[in-house]
Amino acid sequence: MEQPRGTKQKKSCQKNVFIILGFLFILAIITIITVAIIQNKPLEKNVKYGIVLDAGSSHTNLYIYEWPAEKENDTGVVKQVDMCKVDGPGISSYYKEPEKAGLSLKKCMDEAKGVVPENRQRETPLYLGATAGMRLLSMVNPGLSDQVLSSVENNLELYPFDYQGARIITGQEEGAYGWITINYLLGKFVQDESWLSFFPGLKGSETFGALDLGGASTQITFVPENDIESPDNSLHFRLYGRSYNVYTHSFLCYGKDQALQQLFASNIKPTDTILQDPCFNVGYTRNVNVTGLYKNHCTAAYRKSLNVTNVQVIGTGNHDQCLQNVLEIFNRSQCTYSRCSFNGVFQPHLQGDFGAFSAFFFVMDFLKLADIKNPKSLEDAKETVRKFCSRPWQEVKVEFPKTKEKYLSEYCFSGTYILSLLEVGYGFNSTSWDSIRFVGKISGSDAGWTLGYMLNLTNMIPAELPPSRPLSHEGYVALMVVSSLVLVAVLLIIWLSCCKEKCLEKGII
Ligand SMILES: O=c1[nH]cnc2c1ncn2[C@@H]1O[C@H](COP(=O)(O)OP(=O)(O)O)[C@@H](O)[C@H]1O
Ligand SMILES: [Ca+2]
Repeated sequence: MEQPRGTKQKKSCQKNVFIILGFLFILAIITIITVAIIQNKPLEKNVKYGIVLDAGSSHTNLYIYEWPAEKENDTGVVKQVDMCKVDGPGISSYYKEPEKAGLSLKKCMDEAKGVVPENRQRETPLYLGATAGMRLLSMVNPGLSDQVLSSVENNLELYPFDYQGARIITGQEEGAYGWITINYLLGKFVQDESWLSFFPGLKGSETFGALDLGGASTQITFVPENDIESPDNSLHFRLYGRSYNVYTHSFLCYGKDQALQQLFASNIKPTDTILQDPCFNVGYTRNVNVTGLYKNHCTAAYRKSLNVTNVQVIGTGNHDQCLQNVLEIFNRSQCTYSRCSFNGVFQPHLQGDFGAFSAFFFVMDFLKLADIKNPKSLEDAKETVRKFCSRPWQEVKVEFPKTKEKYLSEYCFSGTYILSLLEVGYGFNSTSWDSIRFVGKISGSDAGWTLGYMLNLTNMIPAELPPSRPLSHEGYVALMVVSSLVLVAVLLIIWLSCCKEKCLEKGII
């Protein structure tokens, strides 16, 4: 039977209403999803860079770091992307021709221009920190150390980076920034330990102490259990919502090169042109120009008038004798505190684990004593150094033809010095020895003071924990979408059930 014309019109009208409603419904969902995604899309990946030059006593290294801009205040996000070794000696060695100090940095600075994208260079901070070599030069001749720094400054300013200055950092800073670096890289600042307060007996994950051995100074830094008796050795940090009382000391003249200078200065006889030295392998000889030996601040205590200008050092490879000589440079006789390391310097009881880096690592790595998977006892380490010292120089040279002669010839001394510094100087024993990890890199970044220095100067370590977002971006979008769908579905159901009766009444359905 044919339907009346009015009924047909109503049905087509009803169909159109549903099509429009369906269309609007889909449009609403698409709009909600799109708005949620666009509105909350994380900012485009914005990488920031920072450059630090470590002007050490023996050489200069340039480090380039990068990090995602939007995660600046998170911990563990800064990564070392490049390291460039400057050719030649440390900047303090250019005191006779200071203009060459700045020029020496050119190769690495040019390399940095190639690593940091051009559009980021203007905003990339560039720092230079000089350590113990320049500290010594500034003590002996401040005018010359200023000239060296100006030469460096003039050259660094030529580059398109955001130059932030070149300065001599203090031994305290060197220790502190080394400690910050390794604990940042080890992720020691991240733990949210609020739950630990419910268990007063339990301690949170402790920070690592830092042991840094350079050529002219050495630093020890750690969080002790007891009070720090001397204010000079005490630092207070508030990092990511936690407070740290840190002990630090930098021993100027106790880096391994200056320690060796001290030995030479103390053992050379005024009229002898030969020095039989037990800290070098048998068969090794070296000529040492001794005219300037006693001008150095580190050797002043051994000053004597010499009748010779050159001394030939002849290795005798006697570890026991070498150890005896080395121990003489640690003065353990006077201490005005409850306890001391050496030279009357206060040191609290050693506490926790330690990361030992820079020359500690280079030397122990060479002697195969730095393998974390195969840790060696203090006794094993002593035996290894003793054996190395007793080997003839010719044999050593043949076995390690690629190793720089300067380093190779000094591994007997350096190994003996490191063990003495750690055991007799700082007081590590057979038990606490196991708490020392000799580390070169941590998560791809070199262990050293430079990263901590940059983190501090760029204000990248907040004192308080940044308020954490309850949801990740993805979680937030998913929640938004699901809630919107539920909302639309509920509205639709309500509308349909309300509308059904009216529509029935009006004969729309
Ligand atoms: O491959 C290596 N083997 C042994 N020693 C090394 C090696 N590379 C660097 N060194 C030593 O590490 C030390 C680095 O000291 P640096 O130049 O940082 O002095 P500083 O920190 O006292 O100013 C120097 O004694 C240098 O000879
Ligand atoms: Ca150093």
